Amino acid sequence: MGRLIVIEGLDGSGKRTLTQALAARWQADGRTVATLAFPRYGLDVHADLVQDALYGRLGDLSDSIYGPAVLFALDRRAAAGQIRDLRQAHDVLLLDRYVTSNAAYGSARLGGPDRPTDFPAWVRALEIDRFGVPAPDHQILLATSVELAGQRARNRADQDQDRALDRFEADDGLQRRTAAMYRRLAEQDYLSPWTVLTPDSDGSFSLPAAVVG
Ligand SMILES: Cc1cn([C@H]2C[C@H](O)[C@@H](COP(=O)(O)O)O2)c(=O)[nH]c1=O
Repeated sequence: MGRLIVIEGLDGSGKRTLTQALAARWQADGRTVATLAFPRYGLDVHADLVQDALYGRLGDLSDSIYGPAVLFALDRRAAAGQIRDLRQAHDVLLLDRYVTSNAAYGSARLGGPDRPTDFPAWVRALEIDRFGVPAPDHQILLATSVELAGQRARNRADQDQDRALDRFEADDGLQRRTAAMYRRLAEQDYLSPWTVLTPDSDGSFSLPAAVVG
């Protein structure tokens, strides 16, 4: 069964670029790689509903913390069979966002690491234990600065109206608490061992042996 590797981080942290670089590196080594990104907009009704909520089209749902988290979780529940199949057929399955996104953003909305809650444990119980979503083997946190990630997300929003900032992205305080929450979850080995990557001065990432394998 192939390794399930997850890339996590803020919007604009470089997840998509690193996904492509890692996939190319493994393929050059002769390994087969599949990739998936969450939320699966356009593919899963729960993902589309949560997008509606994040752009203010579902009334007071976006005021809730648990409501959107349940929708994100249902998107992964619906993908669990596909994840198992892709792991059977490939050496590596690389995911752009996964269960820890839910734990990090929800906890940040509840106040971040300064106000610890059982939200990460609730996410784990819902997604892994109750929904049977496969646990990752390894997670990578892209610890790009909040300023640089925010700048990239704003540049994308200016260039492409389909990538306008959602409610989470438009909230600088939330982004800051989410970054801190990600670090805390990585320190705690939430769901798996973690590798925390900080970008080089040009914004790119070197690929350490723990990740490349
Ligand atoms: C996948 C996922 C994303 N999110 C957040 C991260 C982003 O701010 C927002 C939408 O994700 P995206 O910007 O990667 O499309 O939702 C969660 O809160 N929980 C999740 O499970």
